[in-house]
Amino acid sequence: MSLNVLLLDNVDPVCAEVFKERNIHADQRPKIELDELKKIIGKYEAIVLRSGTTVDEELLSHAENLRIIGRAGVGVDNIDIPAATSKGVLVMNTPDGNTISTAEHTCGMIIALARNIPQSVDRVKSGGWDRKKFMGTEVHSKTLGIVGLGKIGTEVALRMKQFGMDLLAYDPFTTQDHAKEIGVELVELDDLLGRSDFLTVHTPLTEKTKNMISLDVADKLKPGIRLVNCARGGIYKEEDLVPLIEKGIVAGAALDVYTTEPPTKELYETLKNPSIICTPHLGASTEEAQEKVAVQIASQISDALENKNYKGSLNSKSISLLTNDEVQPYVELAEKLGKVSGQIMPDNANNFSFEYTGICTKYSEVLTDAILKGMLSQYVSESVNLINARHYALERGFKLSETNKSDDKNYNDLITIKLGDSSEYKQISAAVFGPGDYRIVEIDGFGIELRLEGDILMYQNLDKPGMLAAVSSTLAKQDINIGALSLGREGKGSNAITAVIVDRQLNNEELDSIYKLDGVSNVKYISLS
Ligand SMILES: NC(=O)C1=CN([C@@H]2O[C@H](COP(=O)(O)OP(=O)(O)OC[C@H]3O[C@@H](n4cnc5c(N)ncnc54)[C@H](O)[C@@H]3O)[C@@H](O)[C@H]2O)C=CC1
Ligand SMILES: O=C(O)C(=O)COP(=O)(O)O
Repeated sequence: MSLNVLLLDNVDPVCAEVFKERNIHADQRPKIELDELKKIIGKYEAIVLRSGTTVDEELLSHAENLRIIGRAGVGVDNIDIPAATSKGVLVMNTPDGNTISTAEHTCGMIIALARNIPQSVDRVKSGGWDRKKFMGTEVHSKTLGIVGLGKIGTEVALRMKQFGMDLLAYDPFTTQDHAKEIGVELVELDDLLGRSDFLTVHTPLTEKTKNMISLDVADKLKPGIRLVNCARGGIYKEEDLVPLIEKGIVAGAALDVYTTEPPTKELYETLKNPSIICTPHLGASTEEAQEKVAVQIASQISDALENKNYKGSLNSKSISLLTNDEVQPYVELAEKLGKVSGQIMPDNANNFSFEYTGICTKYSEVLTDAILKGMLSQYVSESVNLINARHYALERGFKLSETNKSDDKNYNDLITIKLGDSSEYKQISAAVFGPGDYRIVEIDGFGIELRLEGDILMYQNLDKPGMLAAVSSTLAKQDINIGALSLGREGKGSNAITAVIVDRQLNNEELDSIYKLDGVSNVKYISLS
């Protein structure tokens, strides 16, 4: 089957070359109207984009074959990840391909802001001079406050240290050790705002970072502070920048990113302020960064489309574990057990517990996703995968609980699904016996051993002579061969569970013939073929 990828937003042409080497067809459409994109997106298994394309639920509704959205860059705020997840579409990015370029751009902006470079260039080019007007400030011995000491924040710190700046950072998710290693003092946000001559932000736009700098925090800012934003528009409240400058609190601002790109008319008015310098989202726009992110995303998408690995995936931890040899057999076991449970659970059941033992405790999250995928695969029309299984389950009101058990008396690594009290079969456990050999080992406390494969007939019966003969002769009369069987019982003459692997699928009439047998109850037919 040929795979098709659509490259949007001026993604570097090397992206198409990498796909070609991997025998994947890539169409490059740097400029495409939304209406046309909606018309053609259905043809593609993957799309690659930068910050110029917005992927929302509406666009996704046209993307019938889409499996992967690849961001050639870092920020994924232009992608509706929950909508992609519910559609089972993997979202991935290239977290470090443009780090250096963006850090360099930030450092350039800091110096340009300190020395009024863009404004003075404009003046000279328009035939002026004005040396006095463009008097600048040294950055040496000034304090640079960095909000977000991640990849870019760290590279900015290392570079500006060489300019002789004192460095402060605020990042609740980094460590003292990391800050110390790069010579940065880690402080609280208010402390940083009050001490910084320059402030640069390197975080995503989140509820916490939105409007981090606005008139509301004017009192906390060191007077004369200069602001730089090469991260995301909206971390500084755009409409408050000019008032902050006019009040003499902020000496200038350097912006590369905006809440709306390109900016709205009002925002363009703000940007005309002579103390504000601006670039059109150029942080990652270097030949080197674009080549790196293009090669990275093309390789990542190719690997993922070929199910080789899922590096860079953002919306599914589960899928990224799929190439881990240790977990793979248990994922298969979990999915098969989920399929069995989905076929024996009562209608409207919605309360499930999953119990993990041994190695399975390490991977409980992905195993629960795999169970849910198996359970739901026969009930939901949309294609369920590891990315969206949990979403569908929760949407359907499933109440899920996971427990990790330290050990089991019989099996080291076990998965148990509890289907609730209203179920005819309440609890079912399975284990891995060898490569491709997955077996049910216990049903409702009855020890049993049955390979999870093919077509399974399961029933409860009275433990008395002739029961198995009755079932097997009924099957034989209908030309149904038994491939394997397993019996479990409470004790002599009490209740028993029988599971039979039959050589072909059973139709309703054939199943009826088993229901009707005396002493046989709770008949279930499970298809794993
Ligand atoms: N202008 C441009 O062209 C580019 C912009 N970016 C943007 O730069 C930003 C940073 O990118 P990276 O350094 O690669 O990301 P990263 O994930 O390596 O670093 C982000 C850091 O922000 C910290 N953080 C998160 N919330 C915070 C909060 N409320 N307060 C303080 N710190 C917080 C995190 O702990 C992390 O250390 C992203 O928004 C990204 O989209 C990235 C590349 C190019
Ligand atoms: O990687 C990011 O987060 C960026 O902001 C870069 O955006 P771009 O790929 O240059 O449109």
